[in-house]
This record gives sequence, structure tokens and C-alpha cells, in this order.
Amino acid sequence: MLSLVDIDLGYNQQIVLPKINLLFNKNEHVAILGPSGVGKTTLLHHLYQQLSAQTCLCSQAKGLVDNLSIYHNVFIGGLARYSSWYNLTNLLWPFNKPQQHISAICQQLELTAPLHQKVSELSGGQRQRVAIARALFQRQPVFMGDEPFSALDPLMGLRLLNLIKQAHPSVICVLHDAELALAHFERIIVISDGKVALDEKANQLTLAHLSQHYTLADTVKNAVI
Ligand SMILES: Nc1ncnc2c1ncn2[C@@H]1O[C@H](COP(=O)(O)OP(=O)(O)OP(=O)(O)O)[C@@H](O)[C@H]1O
Repeated sequence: MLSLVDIDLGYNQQIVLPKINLLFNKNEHVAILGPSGVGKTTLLHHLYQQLSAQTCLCSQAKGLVDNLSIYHNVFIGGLARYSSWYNLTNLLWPFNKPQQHISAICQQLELTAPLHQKVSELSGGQRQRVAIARALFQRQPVFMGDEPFSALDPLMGLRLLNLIKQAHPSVICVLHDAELALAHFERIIVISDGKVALDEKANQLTLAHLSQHYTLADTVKNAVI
């Protein structure tokens, strides 16, 4: 699907991850782990830039428009499927068909707030589910998430991960929850010290393998390693 060969990733003059080599295959579930600030988001955003035409991205910033309703924030994921006329009319007078579809997605995500409620009035966990609902409505083959479940309880996070896996053949997620990564992803990439420190099948790994790449301070901060 995508290969990075000796590529430098970073910002302007600052290279965060020099000479990165990684291959991403279609239909893989990949978790990217590593201590805070090592470049996981930098890597994910690069992957998104390369694959944006077939990817929905659930970023940490979430890209939600605070003053718009849940419905309209989710509908943004489908803008490219409709004409400008349809999108503009739907902004003022929402059409029945997308409303029913978006309502069904929100029910799956246990997002029970009314669809017309403004996103600015939602909790962190509800906002995270609106961002995931948008991704599901976007219907792309690849899902990329940057800590997409960080504001949710573990059971809800797992339920949503399963929904995401059903809807997207390829899933690439930056996670801090190493247990979730080991149990529910096929491949684990650990970024540490400016490089790919580990790239293995999850069933070959334990928490002990992963903890080697975290300092004590990271361990306390992340608590799950
Ligand atoms: N827009 C930016 N411009 C310049 N530097 C940036 C920018 N975004 C991130 N950085 C820097 O790049 C480095 C890697 O950041 P990145 O967000 O990729 O790390 P991360 O591993 O995702 O961290 P975390 O787990 O805390 O979210 C950090 O030193 C950070 O300060």
C-alpha cells in the first residue's frame, strides 16, 4: 500500500525521524506505540498525506467545527460524495436519507445526544465519538487514528475499535494503550529515540518487550505499559 524508504520526517529544519524505512501493506491492523514526543503523530500525518485519497483521519485535534451540530460534523465526512448544491441545501434543511444513516452510526457508537446538538456542548468522549462517526460516514478503505479512544473507557474503546475494523480493511492507529495494541492489532511498530525501534507481529510480543522502549517516567505517565 505504501513504502517509506530512507525518508526524513519532521518540520522545516527540524528532522524528528531521520531515514525511516517502513512498509505498510493493505488490509493490516497496525498500532504505532512509543514514548511521548518521539514522532508518532509526525509519522501518522506523513502516512495520511501520502494516502489521503483513500483514508479517513481521526486526528488528536479531531477537526470538529464547534458551532455546528453533531449531524453536520458527521456529514462533513461525506461532503465529497455529494454535489455542492446538495451539501448547501443539506446545511440548511438536512435531508432524510443522510440523517437516518448518521443517526444509525451514532446509535452504534452509543452517542445518544440529539443530532442537532452543537459539538461545543459535548464532553471529550462524546466529541471523540463524533470524530469516529465522521470517519465511519466517510467510508474510506483506510482508517488512521491518533489516540482515537483516549477519552473513552476501555470497554467502549474496544467496541469502537471493532466497529472501525469492520468498516475499514486497513487500520493504522497511534496508541498509548499497549494492552489494547497487543490484543487487538496484528502488527506493532514502536518509535523510540528517533527511529523504528521495533516492528513485529503482535502475537510475537509481550508487554515486557514493549516496556524496554519506555523510560520509567514514560511508564508512570502512560500507566498501561
Ligand atoms: N507542527 C509542528 N511544528 C514543529 N515541531 C513539531 C510540530 N508538531 C510536533 N512537533 C515536534 O515534533 C516532535 C514529535 O512530535 P509528535 O507530535 O510527532 O510526537 P508524538 O510521539 O506523537 O507525541 P505524543 O505521544 O505526546 O502525542 C516533538 O518534538 C514536537 O515538539
